[in-house]
Amino acid sequence: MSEWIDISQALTNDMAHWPGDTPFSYSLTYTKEQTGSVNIGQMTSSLHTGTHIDAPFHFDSNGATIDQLHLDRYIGKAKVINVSHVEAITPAVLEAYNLKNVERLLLRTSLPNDPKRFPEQMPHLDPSIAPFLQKIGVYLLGVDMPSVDAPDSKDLATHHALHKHGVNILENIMLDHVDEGIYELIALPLSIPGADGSPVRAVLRPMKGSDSK
Ligand SMILES: N[C@@H](CC(=O)c1ccccc1NC=O)C(=O)O
Repeated sequence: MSEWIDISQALTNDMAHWPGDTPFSYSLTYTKEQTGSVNIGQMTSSLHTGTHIDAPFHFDSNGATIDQLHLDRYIGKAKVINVSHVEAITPAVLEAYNLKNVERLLLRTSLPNDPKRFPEQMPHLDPSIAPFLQKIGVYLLGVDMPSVDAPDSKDLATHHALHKHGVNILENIMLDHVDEGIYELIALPLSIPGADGSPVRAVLRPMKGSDSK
């Protein structure tokens, strides 16, 4: 049996977060010495810190919230492709890969995956990939970047285009240690009724019998 590969960022008090947003923090509220029986922790965080899923409500006030998303999108066969040779990801770039029967697509980009550093610049994901992905049957896009749009984007064009074309968004996965290939993916959101997103523990396991490409 192959081992599961963790592709999530560890949640640490010194991890990067969206500038101006709520950092992650964990602390012990009560120690075992205080309670006499148990240690009890608490955490505070933006839902967009670390590896997370965006719900459409994040960028569309009428959009679905995290509890309304279909769980089967986040569990199942996924393909990892390495697009680190380009700075702009377009349909023409994606056309070079065999994406037949791919429903969940994870992009390993040129961005170094460093959980401690919020990147100033990231590769560009062109909004035109959204209709392309829908046409070939992809309904989940995962990226190893904090966002599918540039940090200074005002219109969030790629978020909106993906949503319009039925493609769900998984962000800030770690893929520097993952080869191209076919995997089983599990990246389930927490059930937080009404929420705009959720941190996830995202893991991959190489699919048995796949020729990896
Ligand atoms: N769209 C980003 C997050 C984002 O834009 C954001 C996250 C936290 C605080 C502010 C944000 N954007 C603009 O102010 C994402 O895809 O998670």
